[in-house]
Amino acid sequence: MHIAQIRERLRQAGAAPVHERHLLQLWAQGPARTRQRDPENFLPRPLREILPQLQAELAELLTLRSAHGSEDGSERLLLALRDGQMIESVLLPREGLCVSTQVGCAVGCVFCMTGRGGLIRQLGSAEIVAQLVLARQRRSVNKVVFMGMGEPAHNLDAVLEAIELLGSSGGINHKKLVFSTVGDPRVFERLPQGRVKPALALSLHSTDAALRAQLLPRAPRMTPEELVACGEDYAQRTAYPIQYQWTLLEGINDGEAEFEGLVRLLKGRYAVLNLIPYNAIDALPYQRPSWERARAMARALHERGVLTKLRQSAGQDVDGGCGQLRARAAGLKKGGAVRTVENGL
Ligand SMILES: C[S@@+](CC[C@H](N)C(=O)[O-])C[C@H]1O[C@@H](n2cnc3c(N)ncnc32)[C@H](O)[C@@H]1O
Ligand code: SF4
Repeated sequence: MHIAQIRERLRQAGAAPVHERHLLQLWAQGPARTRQRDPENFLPRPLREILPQLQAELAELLTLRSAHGSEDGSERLLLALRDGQMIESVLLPREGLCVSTQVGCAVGCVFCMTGRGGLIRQLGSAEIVAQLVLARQRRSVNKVVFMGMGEPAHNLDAVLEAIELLGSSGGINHKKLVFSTVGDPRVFERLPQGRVKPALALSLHSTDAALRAQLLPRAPRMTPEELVACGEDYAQRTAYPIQYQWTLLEGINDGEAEFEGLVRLLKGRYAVLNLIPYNAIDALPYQRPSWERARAMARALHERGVLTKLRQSAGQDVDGGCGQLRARAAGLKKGGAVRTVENGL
């Protein structure tokens, strides 16, 4: 289901813009954060009559299958969609939420569990917002990162529709909506046009175009230089720094050549580089470098003029890693310890 379809049903039942705004806010933020209105005096009768059915349909968009709390305060949720497909959301420490945008993903990054099975289906914009609705029933949320299962650029209309709603009726500050992508020309064209302009995270992972193409086999063929040029342009336009995501893979993208490549590309940019040690996935041959090595790399980059953050691992005690809960539930993956990191990946 898409938000445009919800709006259409409301309008057909006589909703004026003020009614539409109120009802969407009630859905996205819940009654506790929405101004109390007496439906009898506020909503036209035909609208009141369709509401129970519509509300039931919205409530059925997602069902909580299981919740996996972690010592650090994050909580990973396995959610079933109406057709039985499953996705993951992660409640993050400090009122954050990581949402999925697709079931599966076509990009096929070699280190990502979600990418291993290809794209299964797109999420509707209402299914994206429903993840926030469900999360808010468990705790307060004031930041939403699009870093769960799926590539937002491959479901762009639905993701932008959800972002528009979250940044208006959903009550989330625009800079606390983080669109995470491998980079796609359509993203750089469409994001600046939106009324709600989210913060942007670009999953870079390598400054070497050939290596990046191996690691992210079906990402659009933008070179690292092109990505950084487009990222810088968006950062300047929105007056908000770009985040570059770098999943650290031992012996692959943690060496001297990448270090110099990062200095060359990112020094002096309006950007933050997030180094995120790889989360181990059973059956994949990759390793994360030692924490000491990762910290030394972050420090050295910082000294060379690249604002760098090493993301502290979190949720180590729960079954984590993007797409791994779903894979386990769907019987796609054998048991075994897995790890997760702070930003819900
Ligand atoms: C799951 S993706 C979703 C958003 C978008 N598709 C992207 O790639 O930016 C979010 C981030 O998770 C990272 N990621 C995926 N698998 C990972 C793993 N096993 N360990 C660490 N980071 C991982 C990706 O590199 C990406 O930066
Ligand atoms: S890291 Fe992102 S783009 Fe790559 S396969 Fe996973 S979800 Fe898709």
